[in-house]
Amino acid sequence: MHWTPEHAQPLNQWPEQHLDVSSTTPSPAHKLELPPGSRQRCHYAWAHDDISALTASNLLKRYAEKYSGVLDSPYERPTLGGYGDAAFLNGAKGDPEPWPGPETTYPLASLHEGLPGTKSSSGGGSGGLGGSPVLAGNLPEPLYAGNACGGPSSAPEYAAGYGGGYLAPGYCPQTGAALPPPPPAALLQPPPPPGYGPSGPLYNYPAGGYAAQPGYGALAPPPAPPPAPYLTSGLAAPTPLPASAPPRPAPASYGFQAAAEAGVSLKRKAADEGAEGRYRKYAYEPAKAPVADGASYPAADNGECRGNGFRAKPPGAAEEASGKYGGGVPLKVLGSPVYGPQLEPFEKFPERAPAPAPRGGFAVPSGEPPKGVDPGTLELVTSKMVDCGPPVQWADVAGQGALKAALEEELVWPLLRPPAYPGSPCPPRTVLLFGPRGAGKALLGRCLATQLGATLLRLRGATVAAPGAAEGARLLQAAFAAARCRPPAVLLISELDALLPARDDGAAAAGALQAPLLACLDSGCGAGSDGVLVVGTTSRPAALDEATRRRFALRFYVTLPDGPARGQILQRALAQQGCALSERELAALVQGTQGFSGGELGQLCQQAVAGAGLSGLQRPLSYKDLEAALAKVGPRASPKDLDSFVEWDKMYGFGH
Ligand SMILES: Nc1ncnc2c1ncn2[C@@H]1O[C@H](COP(=O)(O)OP(=O)(O)OP(=O)(O)O)[C@@H](O)[C@H]1O
Ligand SMILES: [Mg+2]
Repeated sequence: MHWTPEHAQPLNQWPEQHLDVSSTTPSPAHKLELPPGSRQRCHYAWAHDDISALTASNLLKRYAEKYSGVLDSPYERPTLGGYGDAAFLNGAKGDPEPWPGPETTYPLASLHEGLPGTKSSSGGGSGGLGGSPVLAGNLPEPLYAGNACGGPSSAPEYAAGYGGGYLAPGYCPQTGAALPPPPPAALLQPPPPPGYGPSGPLYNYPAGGYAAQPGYGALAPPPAPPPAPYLTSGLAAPTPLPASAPPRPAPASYGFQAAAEAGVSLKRKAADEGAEGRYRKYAYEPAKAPVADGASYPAADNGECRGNGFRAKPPGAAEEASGKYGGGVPLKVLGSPVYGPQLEPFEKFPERAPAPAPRGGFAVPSGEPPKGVDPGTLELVTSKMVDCGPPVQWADVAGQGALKAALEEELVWPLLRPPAYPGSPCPPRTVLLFGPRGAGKALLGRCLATQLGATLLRLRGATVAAPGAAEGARLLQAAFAAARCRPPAVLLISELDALLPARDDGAAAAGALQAPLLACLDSGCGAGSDGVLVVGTTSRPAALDEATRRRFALRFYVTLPDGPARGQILQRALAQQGCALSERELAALVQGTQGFSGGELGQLCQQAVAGAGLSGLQRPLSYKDLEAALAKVGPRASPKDLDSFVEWDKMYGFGH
């Protein structure tokens, strides 16, 4: 605001003219019109109005002369808001006391007292809240105690030296010299515990800093010891080492370096393991200990056999107390995890440790051939059916993450866990894997056997059914008996539907095998069949009647591999052929093999190899060969077939 002619009016008229305009509260005339009930509520509004006018009038009259010099000058006057609010704050709403009279006890401080170079006012001034910056330099003391503007330093949180630097020197000419002396340093900082004093040997820094550490280059010297004024009183300054003192021997290497490298490698390993890493937890136990008495069908392996017939201990684990099976002593659930695939091949008749002494017959096979089974057939079945292929880890099965997790949690863990209490419900002993041909059902069955450390016996439904009903029934019985003789065992019956009455081709012989199958499932997986897991696989789940279906406690859909899984299967298969595709070629191949099963992807690679061999040139497999093979090998499962799997899964499957 600048000077205008209206300022030439007498100052005693000035407040009426200006305050009337700014007042928003009722005038005394209005107040009479109000109903009596509302008077109390409006009391402060009227008081506010009266006091504002009277106080301002008196104050302005009182200080008119003082201000005249200022008003005459081209100085921008502070707004009234800079004065009034602090005074009005005292009349807080709800205060039952009548508003104080015009003789307010809040005198305004002179503007001149707040200007630089004037003497500081020690009296209480009206602290203009939100006022002009000039007034800010004249803040009341209680609000800014201890600042560099001369306030008392009694407030302990504002130690000496605080605040002064934040205020422009123009507002506060006083320097630190005007401040009260700071409290003794000993009060500000407690003495350190014994042994931690800066004069102790730990703080004897060499004067020139440490010598450069080998392998780390020239390190910046450590900061010099703090200067004496920072030290607590009574403590000696650190004693610099004499220049002739031998330098501190540099450590050969820091421990954390090796630890960091180890950490990095561990991290890398974990990253390499990737999502599949969690499926490498259980140790595969390829070597079976020999039987001392040389029995053809050694029964027990050793004390590792669990109450449920499956061992959970990794190879090399120390033998536990013998009372853990029959004595009710709970076992440690699982052995320590073993990371990384173990690629030892199966041995046909792996060696076994001497059979342990019988422990009450609980889950310990007798070692004798089962009664009622022809020993010759049993021998035949054992020699033909025992799968001696390499162990299959979870990571060897591409994709199928959810299914693998479900199998592990619902089948492997319960089988490996000891029974919670005698007579507790048995874990599932039968599982049906259904899905398109070549989707990896048999692969998963082998993987289950590996995870359980079990002997794998494989039986093909078509093979069993081929010789006829009678012979097929005998084979079935012998297979189950062989599995019972070699616990823990996984009996994998693929093409299960071949044993059941077919709907469309009407094979009567196969239908005749249903009853023996059901009988075997009941006896083989009943209460007396600890240590046998039956895995049935089928690509025609709809062919299973209800009786057969119910015999399988778990039923899981093995889907076709998705894109990433196809990529993995292809890469693995092509690597065996010495072929490495570029990323783009592999992506194109993955794209072009949509709907292929794992088995069909293998066929594709074989077809490509065959095509390349036909050309008569000794050259590595290329993308062109695979493209040519794609014209000959295609997916067998139609979208309709896939839909029927999904439907069956919805109705009878367990989902995952
Ligand atoms: N997810 C997979 N990861 C790696 N290999 C796979 C996968 N699925 C299938 N394969 C490979 O495909 C081939 C066929 O697999 P498998 O025999 O397990 O299929 P299947 O479902 O049992 O077929 P079928 O119904 O004809 O018996 C095997 O060589 C197997 O290694
Ligand atoms: Mg199969």
